[in-house]
Amino acid sequence: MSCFSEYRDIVQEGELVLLWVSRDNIRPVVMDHKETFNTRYGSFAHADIIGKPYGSQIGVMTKSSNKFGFVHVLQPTPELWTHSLPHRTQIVYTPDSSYIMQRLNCGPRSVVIEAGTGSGSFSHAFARSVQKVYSYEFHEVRYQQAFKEFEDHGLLRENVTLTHRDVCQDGFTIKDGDTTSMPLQEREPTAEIGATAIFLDLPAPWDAIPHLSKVIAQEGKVGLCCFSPCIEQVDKTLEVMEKHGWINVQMVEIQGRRYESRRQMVRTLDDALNRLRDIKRRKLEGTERRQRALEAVGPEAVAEEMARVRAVTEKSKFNPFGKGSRVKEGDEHYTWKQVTKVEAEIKSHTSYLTFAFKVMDRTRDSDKVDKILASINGES
Ligand SMILES: C[S@@+](CC[C@H](N)C(=O)[O-])C[C@H]1O[C@@H](n2cnc3c(N)ncnc32)[C@H](O)[C@@H]1O
Repeated sequence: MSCFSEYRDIVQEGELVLLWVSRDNIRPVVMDHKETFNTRYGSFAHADIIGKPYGSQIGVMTKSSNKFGFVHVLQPTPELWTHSLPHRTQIVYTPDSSYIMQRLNCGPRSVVIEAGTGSGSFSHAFARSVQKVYSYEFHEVRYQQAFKEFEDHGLLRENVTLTHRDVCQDGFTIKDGDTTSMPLQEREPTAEIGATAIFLDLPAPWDAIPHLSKVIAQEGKVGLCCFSPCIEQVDKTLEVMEKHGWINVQMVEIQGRRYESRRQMVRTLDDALNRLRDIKRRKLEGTERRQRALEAVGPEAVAEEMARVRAVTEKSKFNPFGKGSRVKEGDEHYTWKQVTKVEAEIKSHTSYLTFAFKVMDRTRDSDKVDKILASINGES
């Protein structure tokens, strides 16, 4: 089974794990008891990780600073892989891939065509969720790198077929003699694909679209999504989609943002005025007290008294504009309003997503329709 779909408890020798150093630094590492994983927070011997449950925090004492450094050991998932994979190309990030899969109705019975493979980010996400993925890449080195990676991750054994192909020129049909991971016996005479969903991340999807009718499912509704960074590409794609019978066309752009939601104390003008009055009063009281004490007991006793008063006022008096004792967010003695803060943009390619659908067999199966209507109306 693929290390991305099989649940594992304990880290074993030879397994691919993801070491979480920080949110922006997740590193794929294959466990080898002779190796060490070096970070600026310390050196982690693989031998100390092997045998630990996935999810464990692994700590080491750094020699120089005598402090503990930590990493977490995680089982690979497509989402974490997208964060940590070696980039060979631009990739599709999770905000896009999850949305696309949902729009294309991807599920355990879907058969997906994906071109090009690129860095395999989306291939891993598809592979976990669908029955079968046919992925195509025309760049030879990238094809070989993806082949090795998919093989190491168990994807080729499980449900991914990778083919070295220029899909714009030669389409998607897989034949004997092609450079592909598909076993020979499955290629004769030409492999039946029957795709129910297609994802094209190519510079010229309009050249690939005319080849699709040969490889899509003949029954049911087939979904297509083209991922293009420029609106001019979208325009050309739309023209070809229309010409080749793709309907229900919609263009979407994902703008991923992370929102932090929290409560903020409501501060009124009265608060500000009271604060100013308080400062003035305390200044006056302080001056008078210091004067009295100085006259009565001398400067040392004054300093002692001042320190005592400062401690009491700092701890007990709340200043809504800054210093003073801490107030817990939501404290019912104060008024709060809900606010959101937009954080820095999260990783998302922000290409245009053009969706379209096609139904090859449009004949109406009256019996089937009657049965569905009867079941909706509660008739037996
Ligand atoms: C942006 S990358 C795809 C990234 C991929 N979706 C991912 O998430 O990692 C585009 C890939 O398409 C490949 N490509 C471009 N034109 C192609 C064609 N006509 N046939 C097959 N692959 C092609 C490129 O070599 C490149 O690797």
